[in-house]
Amino acid sequence: MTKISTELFEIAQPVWNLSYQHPFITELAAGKLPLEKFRYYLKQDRYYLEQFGDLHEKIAQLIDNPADKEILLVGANDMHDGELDIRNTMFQEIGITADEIKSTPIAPTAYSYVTHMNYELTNGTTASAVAALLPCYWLYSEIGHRLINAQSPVPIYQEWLDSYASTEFDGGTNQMVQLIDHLSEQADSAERAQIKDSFLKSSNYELNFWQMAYTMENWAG
Ligand SMILES: Cc1ncc(CN)c(N)n1
Repeated sequence: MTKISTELFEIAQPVWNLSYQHPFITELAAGKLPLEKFRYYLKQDRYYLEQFGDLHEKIAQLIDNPADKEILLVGANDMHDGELDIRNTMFQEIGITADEIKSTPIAPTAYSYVTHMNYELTNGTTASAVAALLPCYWLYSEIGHRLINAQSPVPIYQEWLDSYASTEFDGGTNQMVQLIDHLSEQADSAERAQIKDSFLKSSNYELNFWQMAYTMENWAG
C-alpha cells in the first residue's frame, strides 16, 4: 500500500499552495509585512507552540513502542530548545515583553486550531492525533526551503525563514513523517480516512493562522 505520507503530501497541495501565496508570507519574504502583524503573529504563536509541545507529551503517553515515543518526546524538547528559544530572541529584538504575552487574549483561530489538535487526541486515534501535528512541521519546512533565498530586507523576517530551512527543523520534520508512516502501517481504510481528515484540517488551520495574523483577528465581543 502507498505510504500515508505520500498521500498526505498530495492531498495537502491545494491548501498548502494557498499558504505559499498568502500575503502574510509573500509580504514577509519581500520585507513589506507591517511589523505590527508580525508581532501579533508571534504572540499568538507563543500560545500555540506551548500547547503544541504539551500535545507531543500527551500523545507520547499513548504509545508503547519506545522509538516512536522518543520521536515525540525529542520533538517536544527540541521545540523548547530550538523554536521557542529563537522566539525568545525575537521577542527581545522587537520588544515583546512577558507582560504583553500574558495579557494577550487568545484569538479565535489560534483557539480553534489548538482545539482541533486536542479533539484528535481525545476522540481520534494515536495516528490521527499525530497527523494533526504534522502540517506544523511539514508546511513550515516547505515554506522555509522555498523562501530561504528570498533575502527579506527585514532581518527578523529572514531570521524566521532561515529557522524553518535549518537542518535541525528538517530532522524533526523527517522524524514526524516517518512516525506517521509507522503508526499508519496497520490502519484500515476508515482510519486512513480519519488521518487524512485530521491532517487536512490542520493544513486549513495553518492557512487560517496567516489570515488571523494578517487581519489581526479578534473576538467580536
Ligand atoms: C501555527 C504554527 N504552525 C507551525 C509552526 C512551526 N512549528 C508554528 N510555529 N506555528
